[in-house]
Amino acid sequence: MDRNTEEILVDMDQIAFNMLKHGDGEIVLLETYCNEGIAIIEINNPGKRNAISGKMMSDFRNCITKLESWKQGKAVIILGRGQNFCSGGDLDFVKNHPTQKGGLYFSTLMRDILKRLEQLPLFSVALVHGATLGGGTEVAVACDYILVSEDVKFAFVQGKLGIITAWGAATRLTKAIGTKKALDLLLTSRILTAQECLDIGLASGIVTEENKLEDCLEWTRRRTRHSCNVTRAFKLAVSQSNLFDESLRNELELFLPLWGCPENREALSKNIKHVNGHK
Ligand SMILES: CC[C@@H](C(=O)O)C(=O)SCCNC(=O)CCNC(=O)[C@H](O)C(C)(C)COP(=O)(O)OP(=O)(O)OC[C@H]1O[C@@H](n2cnc3c(N)ncnc32)[C@H](O)[C@@H]1OP(=O)(O)O
Repeated sequence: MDRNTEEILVDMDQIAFNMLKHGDGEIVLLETYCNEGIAIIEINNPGKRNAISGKMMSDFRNCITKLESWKQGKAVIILGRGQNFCSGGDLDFVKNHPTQKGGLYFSTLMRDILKRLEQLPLFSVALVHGATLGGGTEVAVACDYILVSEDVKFAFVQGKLGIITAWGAATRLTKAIGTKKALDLLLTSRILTAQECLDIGLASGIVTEENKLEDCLEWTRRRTRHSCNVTRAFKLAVSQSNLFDESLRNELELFLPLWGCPENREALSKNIKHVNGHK
């Protein structure tokens, strides 16, 4: 990160606190399966197809903090309440924060949250379903695994909004599926079906729309059979073998000049619906 960017970064606690007043919705940690070593993070903002508001970023951070101190945990599943996983960052928030400083605060917080998610000794599974767009894809690719429901519509729509990925997805996607395929998805913003997610190597499996959570739990249980210590040590050994901080920093530097630029503002003013009516 260059010195200019570093200078305007403030304390992460302070950013999270400031975000609390922006928007509704919630991200909660469900403890239903904690006796099996499996926690669930649920994204819930029904009026906006589970878009992530500033307040929800703060909630998300609290969930990660709790998981960091959960010594019996083996896995965490992230899903959306209702039909959709997540339609991305809350566009109302985005439109009200067009300055680079606004973009930096918001993306720095999410980047920190997703980095901490990756660094957990628990392995993570994104159970993606329905609309999974923009920031929703960013959350998904930060997880160790992605399981897709039959009804998923998965797209990196950032380019259509005149920006690039804000929370580290270009770096993570490239690591997951390779340069050519990653670039293709980012440059076209095309909407992937469940089968396409699997074929391209993004998803590790397809679950049924009706029983997605049960299917996902079964899949996760097959990977939580070792002891807690072994599961956690494997997760840490694998995740620590890939240090790519420099690339993540570079991605942020490339993103910032685009935030709030004329093309971004014009795209935001059009209220684009990505799934229906995209040419
Ligand atoms: C800034 C971070 C950046 C990143 O890093 O990636 C982003 O995430 S930018 C956000 C990217 N996401 C979008 O651009 C989503 C745009 N919305 C759509 O494509 C569609 O709404 C949908 C998500 C495919 C859902 O379509 P449909 O089921 O037909 O419902 P509606 O279109 O009628 O939506 C219902 C309601 O929800 C509001 N909505 C949807 N997504 C968002 C969002 N991301 N932020 C804020 N609000 C959102 C939508 O405007 C409707 O509101 P009302 O009209 O008031 O009912």
